[in-house]
Amino acid sequence: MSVVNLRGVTKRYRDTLAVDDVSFDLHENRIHGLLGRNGAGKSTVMRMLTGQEIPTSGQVRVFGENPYENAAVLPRVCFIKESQRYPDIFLARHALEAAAMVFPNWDQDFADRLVEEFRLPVKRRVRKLSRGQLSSVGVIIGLAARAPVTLFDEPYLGLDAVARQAFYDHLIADYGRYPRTIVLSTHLIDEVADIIEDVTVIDRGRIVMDDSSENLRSQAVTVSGPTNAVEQFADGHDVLHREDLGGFTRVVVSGIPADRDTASLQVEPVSLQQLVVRTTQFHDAALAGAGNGKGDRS
Ligand SMILES: Nc1ncnc2c1ncn2[C@@H]1O[C@H](COP(=O)(O)OP(=O)(O)OP(=O)(O)O)[C@@H](O)[C@H]1O
Repeated sequence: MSVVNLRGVTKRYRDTLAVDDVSFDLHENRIHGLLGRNGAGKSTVMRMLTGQEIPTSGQVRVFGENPYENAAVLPRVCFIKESQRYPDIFLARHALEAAAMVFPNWDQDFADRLVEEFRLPVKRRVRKLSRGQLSSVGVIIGLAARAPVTLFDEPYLGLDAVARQAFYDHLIADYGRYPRTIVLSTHLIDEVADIIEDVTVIDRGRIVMDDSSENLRSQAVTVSGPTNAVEQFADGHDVLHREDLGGFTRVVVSGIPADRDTASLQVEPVSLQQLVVRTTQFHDAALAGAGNGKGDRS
């Protein structure tokens, strides 16, 4: 069952087309990766589905309803973003207390444990917190809120590697106990590759990939070997990326199961990061080839 649906959603800011006729669903109790390059439109999508922006056209539905100023929907949605602002007088604990009032599933014990683990100085003013400590505030709220739809828009960029791993570990453990729909938007694809179950990739405001991680991984391979043999193997498939070195060729091809084997060639699975990067480049090149490079997006 899907809890979030976008249908033909477009968002235009003056002459910038930030989101261009996007349709996709977020399924209940899954961890989704919303991935894409800088300026691709990820945050704009998340702002629309958390009622912070109204689409220029198209339909956004969360639990079947328009989220904009909708008191029945918004307490069930938690949006954590790096750029979150708090009132100047707020101490860190005020931010947590405010979240405790907003989110009906708030778990104070869990929040207290996370405060300890992330070493958050709760009596310090939010504006005096370091970047990583500010990220911790968001991560703690996002986890302890246990909102049925929780979106993390790169809020953990300020966290060091140990704290980021603690975040991933808590996320997986808590999601296991209290399944919910989680969206992670991040550029650290390798770090989340084993966590995310569904992947939506957006580029220049358009969806270029939308499938389960499992399907995506099983549909593309890296093939290397003598150029002729590689070309024969890849014939009729989308070559997402190609490298040539003196009679030797390596390609990333989609539409070929990872278990297809051939004696003279080396066939390897593609990492999610590689697949996302190569698919995005492939679409960019196709757009440029069609003379539709930046078009009216900027
Ligand atoms: N309020 C706004 N006014 C004008 N343009 C905007 C506004 N918000 C976003 N944009 C533009 O819309 C496009 C998409 O921006 P968005 O923040 O959604 O990208 P993103 O994928 O989240 O990028 P990043 O990974 O860099 O955070 C960009 O070109 C951005 O400059």
